[in-house]
Amino acid sequence: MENTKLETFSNRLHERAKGIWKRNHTHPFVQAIGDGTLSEKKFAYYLKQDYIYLMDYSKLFALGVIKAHNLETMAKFASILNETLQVEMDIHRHYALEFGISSIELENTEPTPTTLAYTGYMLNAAQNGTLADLIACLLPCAWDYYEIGLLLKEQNGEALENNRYADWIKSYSSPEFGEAHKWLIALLEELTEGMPEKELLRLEKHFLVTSRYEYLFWDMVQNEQDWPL
Ligand SMILES: Cc1ncc(CN)c(N)n1
Repeated sequence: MENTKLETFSNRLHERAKGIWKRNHTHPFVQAIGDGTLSEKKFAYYLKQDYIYLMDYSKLFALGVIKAHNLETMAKFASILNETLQVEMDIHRHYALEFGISSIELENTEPTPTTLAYTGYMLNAAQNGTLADLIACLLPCAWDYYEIGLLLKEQNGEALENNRYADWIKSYSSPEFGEAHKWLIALLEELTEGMPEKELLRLEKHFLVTSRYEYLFWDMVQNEQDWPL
């Protein structure tokens, strides 16, 4: 039966978003990270926009601490917040150093229209919504990056040894990185148990919107988007 894959809410979300995720996975920018052909200029542009994106994305985990219903959940959100600031953003700092970009320069990057719209959407939905709204917004970021990491690792195998972006791929495909989205999925399943369809649809919308923003972000870095003068 067509619906057998839809037995959990996260499967339903994954199913709804699979078209746009496929476009993320096959995006020229993503594929060029995978085969190492991406230019330094484009990767540097990505590093800067992604750094300030991650600063706002981290705030969602801080909001998760505030909106959590028990100590264990608070502690886990705090731990993912710390991992993002100290581990994930450290990959960016390392590459930036290699490319001659200082941490201050990274941090002072001006957001482009897409970065601003994406983080603004998530922060607004998370601040004004429930814990489930917050998770629905950030889940594609954690989940789809893990899928991209695994895919690029599998597609490029031993060639990764000569790929300057191998550390990026290794870190996003690591079990440690994958752990966060698995925990978020389990929590979302718990929170959506018995939830009316109207509310599930609102969460689905957040998930689809941020999945589409993931695509727009890849497109933005590919085209080195800027504000009109
Ligand atoms: C735009 C974006 N989305 C998701 C991730 C993975 N945290 C990221 N680094 N950047």
